[in-house]
Amino acid sequence: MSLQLQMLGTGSAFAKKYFNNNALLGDGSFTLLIDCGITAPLALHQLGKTFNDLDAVLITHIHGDHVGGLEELAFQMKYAYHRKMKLYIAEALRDVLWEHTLKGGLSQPGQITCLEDAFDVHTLQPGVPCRLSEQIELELIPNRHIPGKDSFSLYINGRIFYSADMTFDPGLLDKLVGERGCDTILHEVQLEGPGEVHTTLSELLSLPEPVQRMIRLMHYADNKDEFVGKTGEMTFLEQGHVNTL
Ligand SMILES: Nc1ccn([C@@H]2O[C@@H]3COP(=O)(O)O[C@H]3[C@H]2O)c(=O)n1
Ligand SMILES: [Zn+2]
Ligand SMILES: [Zn+2]
Repeated sequence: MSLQLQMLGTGSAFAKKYFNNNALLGDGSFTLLIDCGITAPLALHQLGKTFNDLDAVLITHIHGDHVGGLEELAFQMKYAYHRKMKLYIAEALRDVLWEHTLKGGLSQPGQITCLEDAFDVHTLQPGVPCRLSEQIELELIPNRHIPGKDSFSLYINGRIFYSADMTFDPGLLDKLVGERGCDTILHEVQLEGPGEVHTTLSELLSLPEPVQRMIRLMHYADNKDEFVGKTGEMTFLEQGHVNTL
């Protein structure tokens, strides 16, 4: 069974040529938005789609390039489409998302006073697979991104790893490929400089070639074209293209 992946954007948080690294994952009758950053409303519009075309949104962690478009999404759903969007979110991020990100803009006494007033909230527990649609099952995997802040990667249908933002974790990739049947890795990349809170290209180039062949790179900087041909066996995901996974 194949899925369709269309990146709304493939850029890093500071990219200007590319939209935020947000993705549409579809199975033909269900479409999930993975992360909804600052640029998501415009990126979606440029693909000729609206929020009403989506069935659900999932958040990996609390950074503007992953949650900055949620206020507009919630308002559009309420006032333009008159329904609530399903929101899949780790239990650990639920209160943080409301209290520290959305409450200021979304709250209206008597109308919107909590996250559930704005979204149809479904909390996820890491390590517990959740069926989102007939053909999409997804598990959160805690990762290391910003010390002291919760952040999650995704494992989809027992074979597709979506890193979201994370520092290099070769042990996790080795385990997923060696023990859990992973055949596709959608991985963020920081093309230059020390990783600090991201995974660098040079770190990914240290992986065995068979693993590199599974990797599609995303969340990259504006000078990505300078690195075409310098990514070993790995290839870049392109913004807007529909990929069959
Ligand atoms: N400790 C940190 C925290 C943040 N950052 C930068 O800010 C961006 C926030 O979104 P991101 O996509 O996680 O990438 C982060 C870094 O570029 C960083 O470089 N170091
Ligand atoms: Zn990011
Ligand atoms: Zn981040």
